[in-house]
Amino acid sequence: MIVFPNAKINIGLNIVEKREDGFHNIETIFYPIKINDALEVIESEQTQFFSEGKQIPGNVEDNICLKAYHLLKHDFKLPPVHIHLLKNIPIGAGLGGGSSDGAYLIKLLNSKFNLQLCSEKMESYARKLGSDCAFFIENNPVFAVGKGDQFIDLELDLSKYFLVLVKPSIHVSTADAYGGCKPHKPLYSLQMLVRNPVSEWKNLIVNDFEDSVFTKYPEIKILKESLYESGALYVSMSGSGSSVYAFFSHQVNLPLIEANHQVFYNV
Ligand SMILES: C[C@@](CO)(OP(=O)(O)O)[C@H](O)COP(=O)(O)OP(=O)(O)OC[C@H]1O[C@@H](n2ccc(N)nc2=O)[C@H](O)[C@@H]1O
Ligand SMILES: Nc1ncnc2c1ncn2[C@@H]1O[C@H](COP(=O)(O)OP(=O)(O)O)[C@@H](O)[C@H]1O
Repeated sequence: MIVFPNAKINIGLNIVEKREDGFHNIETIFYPIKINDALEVIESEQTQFFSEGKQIPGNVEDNICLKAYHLLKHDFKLPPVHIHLLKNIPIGAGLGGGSSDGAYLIKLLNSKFNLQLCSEKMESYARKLGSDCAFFIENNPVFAVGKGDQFIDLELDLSKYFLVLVKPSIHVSTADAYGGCKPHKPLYSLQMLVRNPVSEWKNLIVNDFEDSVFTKYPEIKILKESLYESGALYVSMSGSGSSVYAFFSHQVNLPLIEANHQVFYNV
């Protein structure tokens, strides 16, 4: 069985307060995009993880795919499996690629071994793997609160815009990015602002990670400015960075940006 875990972008990201457990309460909109990995599970003699494509930092045993398998194996009688991952989603980019692999593995095991888990139950397993993992179970646009793991439904269809994703060759650690932020109550309601046309979002829908990440990596700020100069209606860093996305009203080609960064068109 093979599935295709997708990436997400964050539209707005307010870091509201630090919690007693060390995490932060946030408000953000998760929006799925069309950049995908491929993930396959085959029954085998012993459990092993293999990956190709982009190099994943860290030890194989720490891969979120193995963690997801062992999480379910603890509660269900699962046979040993080979897990194959073709890694295409940029890593450390604020695109949630690892979280998506974890969530899609839960969904795959649920279908393949007929575990009969409902979405809510799968979300509660996914929350144990990471804060933004649960979003990928239903994978619909949502307004997220708490650690980014509690959802309020949202009607949001941005398919009429041309969405471009740019990935600079910078890896930002999520834990470091949270460490550098100053939590504060948001000025405006993100849930209300997002109802306006995309052309009215500039300077109102903000990502609170930008201040500290742009100070450390000024080239990401320059990239954001150059996307506005190319005619984008709205540009933002996604999550804790380093990727930056831009909504255009029409199809574009960005050869100057492509010269320095990986560019994904029409995601
Ligand atoms: C920032 C966001 C925005 O969507 O995404 P990315 O940029 O990583 O894609 C998420 O909050 C990332 O969620 P996720 O990547 O699942 O984080 P986790 O593995 O749970 O936590 C990694 C580390 O980030 C910090 N953390 C994470 C979530 C949160 N609400 N508060 C935190 O302070 C903690 O220091 C934690 O040790
Ligand atoms: N399947 C996976 N794909 C990507 N990263 C993974 C995976 N499993 C574990 N990781 C670890 O998670 C870290 C964050 O990865 P990723 O989810 O791509 O970034 P982000 O949190 O910026 O969205 C990586 O640096 C890597 O050490």
